[in-house]
Amino acid sequence: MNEVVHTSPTIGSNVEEIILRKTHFLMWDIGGQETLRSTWNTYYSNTEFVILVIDSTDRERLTVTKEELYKMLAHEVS
Ligand SMILES: Nc1nc2c(ncn2[C@@H]2O[C@H](COP(=O)(O)OP(=O)(O)OP(=O)(O)O)[C@@H](O)[C@H]2O)c(=O)[nH]1
Ligand SMILES: [Mg+2]
Repeated sequence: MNEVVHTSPTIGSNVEEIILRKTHFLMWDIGGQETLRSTWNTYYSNTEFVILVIDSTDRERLTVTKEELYKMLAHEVS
C-alpha cells in the first residue's frame, strides 16, 4: 500500500517455480500484447491450468479477451 510499483510489458516469458509441500508449480508468465498472442500455443503442452488476468474496467477489451480465451480453449491438444 502507498507504494508505486513499476511494471513493464512482458516480452518473451518469465518462469517461476513454486513448491508447496510435494506439489511443484511451474508458472509461465507470458505477454498479452496482440503480436505476442500467436506464440501462446507453444506453451500449451503439459499445461494443467491457465490464469487469465484481465482489466475489468476496460470494457472494450472484454470482447477481445473472450475471443482469445475461446481460441485458447479450442486449440487442439498436441
Ligand atoms: N491499479 C492496479 N494497477 C495494476 C495492477 N497490476 C498491474 N497494474 C497496472 O496495469 C498496467 C499493466 O500491468 P502489467 O503487469 O504489465 O500487465 P500485463 O498483463 O503483465 O501486461 P503484458 O506483460 O503486456 O501482458 C501497469 O500500468 C500496471 O501498473 C493492480 O493490481 N492494480
Ligand atoms: Mg506482463
